[in-house]
Amino acid sequence: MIPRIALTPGEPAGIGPELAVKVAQQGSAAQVVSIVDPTLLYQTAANVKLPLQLLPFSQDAPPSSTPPGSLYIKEAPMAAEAQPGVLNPANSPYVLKTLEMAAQGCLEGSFDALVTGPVHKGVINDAGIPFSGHTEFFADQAGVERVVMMLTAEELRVALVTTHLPLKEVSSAITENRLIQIIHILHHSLTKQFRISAPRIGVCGLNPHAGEGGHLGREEIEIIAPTLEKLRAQGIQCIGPLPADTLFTPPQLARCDAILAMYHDQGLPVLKFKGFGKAVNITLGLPFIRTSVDHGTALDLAGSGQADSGSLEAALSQAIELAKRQGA
Ligand SMILES: NC(=O)C1=CN([C@@H]2O[C@H](COP(=O)(O)OP(=O)(O)OC[C@H]3O[C@@H](n4cnc5c(N)ncnc54)[C@H](O)[C@@H]3O)[C@@H](O)[C@H]2O)C=CC1
Ligand SMILES: NCC(=O)COP(=O)(O)O
Repeated sequence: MIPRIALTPGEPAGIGPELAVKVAQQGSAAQVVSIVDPTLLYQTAANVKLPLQLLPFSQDAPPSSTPPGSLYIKEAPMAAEAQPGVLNPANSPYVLKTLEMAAQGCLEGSFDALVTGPVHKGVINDAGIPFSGHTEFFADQAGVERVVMMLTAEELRVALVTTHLPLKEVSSAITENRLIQIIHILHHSLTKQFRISAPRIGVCGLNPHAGEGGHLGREEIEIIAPTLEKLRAQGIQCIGPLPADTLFTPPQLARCDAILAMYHDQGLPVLKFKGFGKAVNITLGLPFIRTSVDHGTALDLAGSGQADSGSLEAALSQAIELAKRQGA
């Protein structure tokens, strides 16, 4: 099977286009189809002095591998020329259009998986379009109520109960219903996609010391612990809730297949400390495979040729592996 993978380079003023050109250099056993304005990729390739050939993509032709120095292309026109490092809200609809084309292509079965480069959430909002992240956007596109953001770095997997939420809204978002949905999705994905027969999920508390017996917050006593009891009764191995600073120690990590953090900055700093530059962000619970980079648009590096493509390479490899497993 030759998987057909959609690739969206993301924000045109960021490092995404450069990363796409760099990834193209190696070629791929998969058919990598970039959904992008071709002018952007050709200009980027010229700026970073790398060869690039964009090959026409036909959905009706059988998938073929991607030769070194090339990418297949599905064209989407930008509204304005992109300047590296300079955000332009005029291009935000273009960015979202590429994501929509990719998601719809996956939903229609034209692509076996989707790999995304970084978008700039702020400039999309500055353009007047409410947007909190790919994760939520693809859930909407797919009509799915709940998805899970999970990042992986080597053997460490960190999933999140809440994603792009202001900290003051996190506590009220930790509900029994949400925890059950998230842990079911995580458990299902670890079993089916990652082939772990009886996954052990380590669950962080929300508060310092997991609430210190109620003296530092009651979410653990009132919501998290009783919900984990219900899940255990269903046969799901949940460890915790434990204080996050205990769960992220080597002896605890060794007995967990994934850690569930309550919010973005409880889990992701640890993950990025472990594997920034080669970690992968995976959205679980979508009706298609979606992987992404572990970093943002790095506007400070755009146009410099210095961006590290390690995470995009890892995201592409992971998408291909998952697509092959699914197709096998
Ligand atoms: N997958 C996505 O679409 C993501 C998008 N973002 C968005 O990116 C924007 C900028 O976010 P920041 O917090 O500044 O994080 P950032 O990841 O863009 O940059 C943080 C630091 O890491 C460096 N860096 C990032 N990627 C690198 C790479 N591939 N090679 C070498 N150095 C790299 C940057 O130069 C900077 O010093 C925000 O709008 C944020 O929402 C952030 C994370 C993920
Ligand atoms: N920190 C991870 C991140 O913000 C990625 O979000 P998304 O755009 O993949 O939803």
